[in-house]
Amino acid sequence: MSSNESAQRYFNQAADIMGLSQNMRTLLSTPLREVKVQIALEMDDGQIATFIGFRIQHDSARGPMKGGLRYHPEVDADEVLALASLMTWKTAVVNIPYGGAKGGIAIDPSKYSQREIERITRKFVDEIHDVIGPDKDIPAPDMGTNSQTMAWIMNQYEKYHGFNPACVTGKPVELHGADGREEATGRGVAVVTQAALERMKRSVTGATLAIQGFGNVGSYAARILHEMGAKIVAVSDQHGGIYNDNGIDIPALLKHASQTGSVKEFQDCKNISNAELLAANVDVLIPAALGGVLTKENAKDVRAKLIVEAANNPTTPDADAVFEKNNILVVPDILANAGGVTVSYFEWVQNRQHFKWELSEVRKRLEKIMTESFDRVWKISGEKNVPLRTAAYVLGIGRVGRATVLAGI
Ligand SMILES: NC(=O)C1=CN([C@@H]2O[C@H](COP(=O)(O)OP(=O)(O)OC[C@H]3O[C@@H](n4cnc5c(N)ncnc54)[C@H](OP(=O)(O)O)[C@@H]3O)[C@@H](O)[C@H]2O)C=CC1
Ligand SMILES: O=C(O)CCC(=O)C(=O)O
Repeated sequence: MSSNESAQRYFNQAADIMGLSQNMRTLLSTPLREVKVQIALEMDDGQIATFIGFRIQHDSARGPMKGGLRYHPEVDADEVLALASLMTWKTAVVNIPYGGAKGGIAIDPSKYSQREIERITRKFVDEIHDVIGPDKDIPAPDMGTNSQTMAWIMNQYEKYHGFNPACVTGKPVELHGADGREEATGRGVAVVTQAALERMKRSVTGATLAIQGFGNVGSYAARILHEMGAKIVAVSDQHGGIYNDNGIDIPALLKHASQTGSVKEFQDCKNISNAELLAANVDVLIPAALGGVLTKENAKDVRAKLIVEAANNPTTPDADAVFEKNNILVVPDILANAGGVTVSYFEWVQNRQHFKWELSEVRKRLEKIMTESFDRVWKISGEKNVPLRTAAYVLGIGRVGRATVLAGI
């Protein structure tokens, strides 16, 4: 099943509960615009290289479209469309005034120099600058991109349109970025992990965790949950994972990963595979890397009682059905990782007001939105007797559907 078929299946599960008409389903799931561009340029060695870039704008009923930009070899139109639709429901679940979009370039950034990545990024902006902008569609970081990428996007966009830092979020703090955006997705994941454990009558203190992915989201989730008293026993990146029954020293691991480029070969830990990490004997499993990692084949091996989807689309519908049958609670991506886009919204607001918020203000507002959104989804799940994922889609689709009908077409 493709990424988009999987996202569509989840959409339909909620649409069935809501009794949504076929016409409305078609309207809400058809993207507004799909842009696919050629990015051709001369590389450092003088050779010509050609890449394909995508920006898919899914829905704008609730405001300008919003979503990250992914640099990864597996990026294709199907995956970007799935991720764009998730953004539509995600911004609605946390009730921020945006629609949904996503973009990406099919590239392995680790194989290119910084100068090359910069030129590729600028060339991509040359191709899409007329369809993005602070009132149209606002990119942000995702896998393989970071605040430096966003700085290049802003600078290139401004060459066409003049000063406009709100055209992109996740920028460096020194260049119109918001304090707290870099940690935001991981912090939001930590907040909902704590909330879900509380509902399970468990405390985050002493709870055992396995985290797949130690990039922006995984490493901040690990750091913040470690500070909250959780015991992180397993962590991985694309090279493999590490395990320590007594809990991993996360501050020391952050240093080790930044020095060596990987979590592997860390003190007092045994090396494990990513497959072993997903099946680790822990209370909480946090996938924070690629999509589609929890499948029909490995779902039965998952021993965690709670899965918090920090990654987008990590669970296939077949795996989701196994988790429901096995009473494993799943906090879905469109709720669990919404902290990133929430603080992107705060950055956009600050840029437009030319007024900077304190970090404490950002964190307080983020925590409030994540907690209230979790409570709301939990309530719908109880009232309708459906899993949290379906409840989150019911909330998101309901808000987008009402905005669409009120505005008219
Ligand atoms: N950044 C954000 O604000 C948001 C991100 N997300 C989602 O979170 C997830 C992670 O994004 P982000 O942290 O930004 O990305 P990063 O690029 O910062 O980090 C990705 C991490 O995943 C690891 N990884 C890559 N491939 C594999 C693999 N095959 N098996 C195990 N680990 C792998 C990478 O390993 P290595 O370091 O070795 O390359 C790295 O540790 C994505 O699904 C993204 O869509 C969701 C909401 C917002
Ligand atoms: O911060 C943003 O605007 C979007 C982040 C993102 O791509 C996501 O939530 O998946």
